[in-house]
Amino acid sequence: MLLSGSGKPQFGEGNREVGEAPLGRPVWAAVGGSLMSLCLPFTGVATMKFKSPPVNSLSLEFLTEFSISLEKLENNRACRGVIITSTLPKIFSSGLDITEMCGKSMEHYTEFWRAVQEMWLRLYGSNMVTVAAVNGSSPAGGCLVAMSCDYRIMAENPKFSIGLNEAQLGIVAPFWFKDTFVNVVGHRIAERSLQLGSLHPAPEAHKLGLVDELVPEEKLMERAAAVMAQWLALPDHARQLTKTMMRKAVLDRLVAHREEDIKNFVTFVSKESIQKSLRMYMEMLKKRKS
Ligand SMILES: CCCCC/C=C\C/C=C\CCC/C=C/C(=O)SCCNC(=O)CCNC(=O)[C@H](O)C(C)(C)COP(=O)(O)OP(=O)(O)OC[C@H]1O[C@@H](n2cnc3c(N)ncnc32)[C@H](O)[C@@H]1OP(=O)(O)O
Repeated sequence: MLLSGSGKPQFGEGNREVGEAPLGRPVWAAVGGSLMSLCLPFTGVATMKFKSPPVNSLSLEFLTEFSISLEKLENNRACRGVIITSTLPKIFSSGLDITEMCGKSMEHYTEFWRAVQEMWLRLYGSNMVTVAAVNGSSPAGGCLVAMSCDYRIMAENPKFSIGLNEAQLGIVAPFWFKDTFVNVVGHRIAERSLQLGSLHPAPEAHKLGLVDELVPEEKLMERAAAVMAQWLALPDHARQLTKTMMRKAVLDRLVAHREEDIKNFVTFVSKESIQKSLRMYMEMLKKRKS
């Protein structure tokens, strides 16, 4: 992430190419940030590829770049849809960066949580058609990203899993993660899956409706492009108004309670018992590796 003199992040500054389409509309031929690459060809469908090794954790920096990228695409009249995927093998996103929630100040937790909210408000509320091409595991915040898209296609590898596993970390998915989940899979499946902190292997995720379809990994992007074309065949205004109608209540709920939600997160995550759970979880991840 590059920062301007004013301290405001400037996405992709320096390697952004701005072109003019034949019809005179401005088009980004290619835009590269440090944590994700973004390409908008003349078809009007952008591809956003996460590239933050080792596991595409959603750090404050990543979330900021993500929100800025979405805003830029949203404001670009030439862009009608975005396919979101990962450049990393086996990982779509490992969810929120746990180190951002461990041993930091209240101010940091506040800034971090606001960035998580911002990313979700932009993605879930996007006017564009959003398709997640889930080419690897996608726990917690990674699952939220996928669920916030209009359509999810997952590589059919049973080693890849997806779900809101917060309970396994000793933390609680906030109400808007839960609302998004309920809107995708329904109340009963969400209730059971959330309480158990389940990570569903791809075939099970498909059975539950958490992902819309499974395809062989090598066909993922081809299928995502075909789905996108199908969704874009409809007039934008009708699709956008319908999307707003379906998602508005859930979006409005966070907007109305945004500061309270930040306060709850900061209070919750600052508790010594929660810090201990998060530290133990990180240690478990490291031990599992060795
Ligand atoms: C009623 C009151 C309610 C109040 C509620 C208020 C607020 C709510 C409060 C909190 C809400 C928080 C919501 C949280 C959402 C999240 O997203 S939490 C993150 C959840 N993510 C995970 O559990 C994934 C953990 N990671 C893995 O399972 C695996 O790493 C993997 C993604 C499957 C990849 O496996 P593999 O390829 O084998 O890689 P490694 O495990 O070896 O990992 C490589 C290194 O990356 C580190 N790492 C992995 N995930 C994360 C992460 N999410 N954050 C930070 N770092 C991560 C891992 O430790 C390795 O590091 P080293 O190389 O060992 O240094």
